[in-house]
Amino acid sequence: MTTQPETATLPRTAMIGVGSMGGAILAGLRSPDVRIALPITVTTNSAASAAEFDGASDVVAYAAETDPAANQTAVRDAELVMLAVKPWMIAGVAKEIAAEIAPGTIVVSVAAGVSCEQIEAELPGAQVVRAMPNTPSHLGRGVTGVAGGTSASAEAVETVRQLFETVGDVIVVREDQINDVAAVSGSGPAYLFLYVEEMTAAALRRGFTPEQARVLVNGTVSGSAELLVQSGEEPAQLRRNVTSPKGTTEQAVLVLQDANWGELFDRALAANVRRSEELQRGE
Ligand SMILES: NC(=O)C1=CN([C@@H]2O[C@H](COP(=O)(O)OP(=O)(O)OC[C@H]3O[C@@H](n4cnc5c(N)ncnc54)[C@H](O)[C@@H]3O)[C@@H](O)[C@H]2O)C=CC1
Ligand SMILES: O=C(O)[C@@H]1CCC=N1
Repeated sequence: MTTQPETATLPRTAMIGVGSMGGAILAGLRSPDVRIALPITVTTNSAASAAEFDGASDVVAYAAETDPAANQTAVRDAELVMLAVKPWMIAGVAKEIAAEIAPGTIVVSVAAGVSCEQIEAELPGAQVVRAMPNTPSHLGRGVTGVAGGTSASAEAVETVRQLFETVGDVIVVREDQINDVAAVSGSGPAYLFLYVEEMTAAALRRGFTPEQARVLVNGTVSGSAELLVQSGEEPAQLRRNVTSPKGTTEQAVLVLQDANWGELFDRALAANVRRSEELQRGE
């Protein structure tokens, strides 16, 4: 997690939707290291998830299913509003809150496949920014791409960058790169977890118990990721360090490379981007 510069205090923030992604970001914003104007106001759909914040001194939660004005109430007087509902709900939520959004309010959407222009059409006067985070944000180890729409000032983009720095690393990109950020890092944790699932299944097939397979596979993935971070070495070098000439790894790597991972990853990322484009067309 990156700590903010001494002077920066994040503005009064409202979050519409605190599920997998919004919840991860909220966890970062609630860290004691983060200076943010309080309270953070949030909405969830269900009263039960809003009730999880009962008694919190830093968060006030409203439930959309029991309070039809929940989203309007949450964004009232907020200087920054984060939209973290499903992509197909963004336009409806934007419409719903439009009357409460003062000119200049920063509205940041984390939704895949919803353009700044589409949100700006519902919220004239807002400064619209897109962000594409990922779920390791929950641990302060996220990666986020941030892109401002034409309505957003450089200061607004910088504020959003600082906000996402509370939950990990941030790169500022052009909006036309956001779908690619989603394909690489937004969805990226899922690809890695798929690897873990498949490797665990293969270990079970080789006779290990589920507990043994969990220790072997989870430990290998987390230890290797930490080695990548802490050693500062290139992944190819780290791979070579394991791959003794004429040894065992070499044989497995040859089999894996035979599956043409370059082409496979190109196809996977292209499918991801294609889905963002479909979402943008409302499909
Ligand atoms: N899950 C992920 O890894 C990532 C998700 N995103 C984006 O984040 C957005 C949210 O996705 P998830 O968090 O995965 O979904 P989710 O289903 O876990 O969370 C959605 C949240 O919206 C709330 N909600 C539903 N209807 C509402 C309403 N009418 N008013 C207020 N809140 C309402 C739900 O209670 C829940 O808190 C999506 O647009 C997705 O594209 C972006 C990057 C990564
Ligand atoms: O699967 C999705 O649509 C979202 C966007 C990036 C990660 N999860």
